[in-house]
Amino acid sequence: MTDVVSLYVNDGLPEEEIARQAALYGPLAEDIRALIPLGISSRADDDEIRRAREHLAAATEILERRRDSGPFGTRFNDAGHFRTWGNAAAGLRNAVAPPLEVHTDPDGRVWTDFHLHIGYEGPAGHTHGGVSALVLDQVLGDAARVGGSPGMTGTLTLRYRKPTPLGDLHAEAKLDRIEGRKAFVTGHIAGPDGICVEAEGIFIAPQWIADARAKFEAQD
Ligand SMILES: CCCCC/C=C\C/C=C\C/C=C\C/C=C\CCCC(=O)SCCNC(=O)CCNC(=O)[C@H](O)C(C)(C)COP(=O)(O)OP(=O)(O)OC[C@H]1O[C@@H](n2cnc3c(N)ncnc32)[C@H](O)[C@@H]1OP(=O)(O)O
Repeated sequence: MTDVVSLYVNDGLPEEEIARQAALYGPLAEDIRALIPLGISSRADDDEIRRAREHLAAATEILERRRDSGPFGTRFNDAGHFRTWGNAAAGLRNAVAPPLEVHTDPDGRVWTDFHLHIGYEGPAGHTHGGVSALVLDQVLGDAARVGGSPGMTGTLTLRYRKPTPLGDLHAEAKLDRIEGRKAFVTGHIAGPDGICVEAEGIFIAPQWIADARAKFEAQD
């Protein structure tokens, strides 16, 4: 067993409890996320910043009273409801995530319309190239999973065709083919003026997943 495997936990939460937690902690992440652009753009004066920091310190003191240790991991229940709430690109509880809400079409194409605030800046006024990679890693990985071949990113190749603006963007991906444990996926990010970044990815199912799948299929 690897550390990765031990972070897949069936915590048996009923659906109502999952919904309650989503409604409680999702808005907290939204509040924290909204602070990030303000940290960059606020023109508050010395006294206002001092007061704002006192309020934030008070909130921090409350939030750290009871907390889990370590990363969120992947949690699921008997109904097969998976939660990756700490995920850096899509996690419901992660203020760093844009967050991405990824949809699936009947033909297996996955897509997301998302918003990058000014905290994702790289070149002046534009999206950081590493943030584009974050988004495409997630969306292409989801396409591999939806296509029946979930895996770790082995290779992610990006072509930055033109600068990606900040603001409202679209990303999508589609499984091209599966070869053994490898899923080949393509996708892109588009802004209002068309495609900015093209991506190709190879997602590789770790041996433990391939073994689990073979065992499962042998039982059929
Ligand atoms: C209890 C329920 C569990 C359900 C679990 C379900 C899924 C879990 C898995 C993933 C989650 C799914 C979706 C994720 C969503 C979003 C995306 C975010 C993804 C990430 O953010 S993820 C972090 C970045 N990622 C890494 O941190 C990878 C580090 N790395 C490794 O963990 C290993 O390196 C690994 C596993 C990649 C390969 O290891 P390995 O030992 O299995 O590979 P091996 O040598 O056996 O090669 C087998 C065949 O792949 C070819 N090959 C090998 N390496 C290659 C490479 N890099 N590129 C292209 N081809 C490669 C060989 O050439 C051979 O090809 P051939 O069969 O044709 O000869």
